[in-house]
Amino acid sequence: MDVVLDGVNKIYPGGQHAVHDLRLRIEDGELFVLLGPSGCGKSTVLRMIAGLEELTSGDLWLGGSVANGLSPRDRNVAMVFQNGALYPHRSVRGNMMFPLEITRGDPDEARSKVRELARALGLDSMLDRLPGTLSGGQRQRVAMGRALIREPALFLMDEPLSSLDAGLRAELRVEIAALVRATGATTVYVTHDQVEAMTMADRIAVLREGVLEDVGTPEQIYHDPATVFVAAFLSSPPINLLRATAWAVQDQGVVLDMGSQHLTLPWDDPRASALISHHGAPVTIGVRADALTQATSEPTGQELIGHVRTLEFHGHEWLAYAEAGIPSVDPAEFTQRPIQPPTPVQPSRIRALFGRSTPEPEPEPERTGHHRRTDLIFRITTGPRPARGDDVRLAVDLERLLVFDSKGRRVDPVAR
Ligand SMILES: Nc1ncnc2c1ncn2[C@@H]1O[C@H](COP(=O)(O)OP(=O)(O)OP(=O)(O)O)[C@@H](O)[C@H]1O
Repeated sequence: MDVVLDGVNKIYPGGQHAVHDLRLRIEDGELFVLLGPSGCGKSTVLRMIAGLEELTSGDLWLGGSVANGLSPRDRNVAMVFQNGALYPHRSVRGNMMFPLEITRGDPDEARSKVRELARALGLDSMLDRLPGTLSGGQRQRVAMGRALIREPALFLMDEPLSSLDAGLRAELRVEIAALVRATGATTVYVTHDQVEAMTMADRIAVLREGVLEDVGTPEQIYHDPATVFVAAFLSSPPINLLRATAWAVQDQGVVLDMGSQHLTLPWDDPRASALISHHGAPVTIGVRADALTQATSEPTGQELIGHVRTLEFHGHEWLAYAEAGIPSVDPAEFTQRPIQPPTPVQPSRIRALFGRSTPEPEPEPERTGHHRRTDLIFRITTGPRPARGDDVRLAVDLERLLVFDSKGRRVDPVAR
């Protein structure tokens, strides 16, 4: 069953605008993850799809028909919550059988279905046990079994693994993904855990403050994120977010001026042409730790210089933290809503840098953030390792440089 949310808003009675004009299409059979920090509106979206919460405006389509007014039981959906509540006095078998008893199907058929599903969930040896004697992970499997037994067309899961420890979560997420894919049911899975989202999803929608920031496959939203927030949210180690001003310079390209350091995007780079309209404006540069490598060859001018402050051993790699004197950007500064008031810019800056005149820049919006200077994080997997206190030259993989505008949106179009 496909699910379409068309301009959906949810305003709670207290006035909390939890979901803003959400437009999403979830394909039939897809494992679709709603990802975002606590309070971003994920559960609200899920509950509206389930019919547990009314839409304030907009339309919900299920399997090609408008379902706004449809009662939960007429939607052919099953839901699993964080603590899938089980009937404590019924065995595992009794719990899983329960939905079939309500529909009064053939008991023999029901029993064989329970056995089959219990095998798939690794519960076949515990069918006669009571929930109180099971581990948290086993209880969640039973809750899933109970939801899946009715063979719903749409399976909704709200942080089903969040109460489990890390090891069990990693194990169960693989099993859940395999199981729901095998059933062919469309699945909408809510989590705030980016690893869970990346490893399980066919596609991910990233929500923040009730606004859809981005939607795409895990690779798309990782390599080609639409906003600073998405780039930062999906990055481990944290992505380097550097504050710069873009200057279009005739014979060179677009210079990304970070104060004491700069990088240049040549004119044949598609991002350079997208940046012309940002001439003189603040931009945010996103560089992941693995897009920086210690340079050993002759300087190319496309490097950043840093002073190594700390090294961390992570088993398969080292992470180094280097002071580079570049103001960093906090992704929390950007929201996709309020408009920042403009303040004038000093054109003298470009003249000081390049000693030439250029077109008048557009007014620079006020920078709301503080001017933190944190370290550049870079990854070392092979080759010589710098020592603490060393000065390093870091070659920047310009292909992987992400450039965001003053509202935190990518300056170049994302491919979807
Ligand atoms: N019944 C309610 N009445 C009023 N406000 C609510 C209600 N339920 C949720 N909200 C508010 O709506 C916003 C979104 O909540 P929601 O539970 O959908 O977020 P979430 O992303 O699922 O968060 P979490 O991961 O913490 O569960 C929050 O600000 C929350 O306080």
